[in-house]
Amino acid sequence: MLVKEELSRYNRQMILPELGLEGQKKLKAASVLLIGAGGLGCPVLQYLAAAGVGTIGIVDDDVVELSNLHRQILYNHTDIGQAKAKIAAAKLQLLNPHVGFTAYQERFRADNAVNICQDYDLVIDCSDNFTTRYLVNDTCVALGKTLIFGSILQFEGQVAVFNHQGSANYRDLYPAPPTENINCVEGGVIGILPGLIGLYMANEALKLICGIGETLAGKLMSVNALNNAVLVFKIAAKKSADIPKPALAKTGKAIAEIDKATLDRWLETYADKVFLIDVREDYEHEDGNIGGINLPLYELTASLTAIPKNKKVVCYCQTGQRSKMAVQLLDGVYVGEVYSLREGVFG
Ligand SMILES: Nc1ncnc2c1ncn2[C@@H]1O[C@H](COP(=O)(O)OP(=O)(O)OP(=O)(O)O)[C@@H](O)[C@H]1O
Repeated sequence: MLVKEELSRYNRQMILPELGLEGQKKLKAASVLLIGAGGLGCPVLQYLAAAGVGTIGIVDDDVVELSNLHRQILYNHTDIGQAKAKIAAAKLQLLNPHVGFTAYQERFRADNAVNICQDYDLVIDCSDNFTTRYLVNDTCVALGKTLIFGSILQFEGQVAVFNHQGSANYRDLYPAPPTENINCVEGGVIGILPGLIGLYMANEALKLICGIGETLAGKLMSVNALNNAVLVFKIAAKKSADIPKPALAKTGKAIAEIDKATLDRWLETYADKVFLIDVREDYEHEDGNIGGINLPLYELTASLTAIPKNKKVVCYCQTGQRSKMAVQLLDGVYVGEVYSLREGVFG
């Protein structure tokens, strides 16, 4: 239900036949989670709040720095040193008092990812590092949430919509992180670029929520701000699209983790009581393989019969992120002890 003030506020977009009152109601009913209130996050937040998205969650554990202000124009000089999530929510509330904001002033990590994402319809990744991108993607795939992705560097940016009604996800496009992590701190970024890319992301969100137009589901758009080249590539959905989405219960339960020394001790003392599962993709299995079976994260809950009962199940992966999600996925559907190998096989 929109109040009179909202009808006036959104009038210029509501008179668009594609949107109308129905579209505006959909925007008000929608809940969107943003991870990262930095370069990309600021414009996405500003335009989604202004457009009347009813509920917006903002995750960021960082504070505003002087070197952010050339592109993170939601903030100003007096905000330096203040927590981005909190400041962003307060400023956006002034922009639109009809939106409900939740500020998560914390790092988005494997042990809070499910709980934070669970309550939102749509997730938008505005982070700046590969660990977070893979984690956001895996969480969205596990929870069956649509993900809007954006990334920027120097004069070039990318936008995509992942995991929407069976469309490709981030791992279908980039199966593994690059060996080198080039970012804006080392590579630089032109201040206007996150504005351009962030608004494409916000536009995808509006279209997805209102069910209008054509989205970037199954596609990757690349924009070059120096020569105005805009390219759109198709991305094929691989096996992850067919995997049933597990129902994850909201839980405040700590994830059981063990370190490598404990695992070695268990294997020495009672190897027959320990069952190892590599939850990485099959092409990763041989790299640091410590034994057991290979059941990629997305296939875990569909393969419960492959996991014996009455054993200590230890899930492992590259860094300990996916194995933590595996423990959460198995919670409630597998009856038995399940552990994650802290920091992964190379930890
Ligand atoms: N896992 C995460 N949890 C919460 N916030 C995150 C996470 N990963 C990245 N972010 C946030 O995403 C934002 C990314 O913004 P941006 O790319 O503009 O970089 P920045 O860290 O603000 O600036 P710079 O890289 O120039 O120091 C940052 O505010 C960062 O704190």
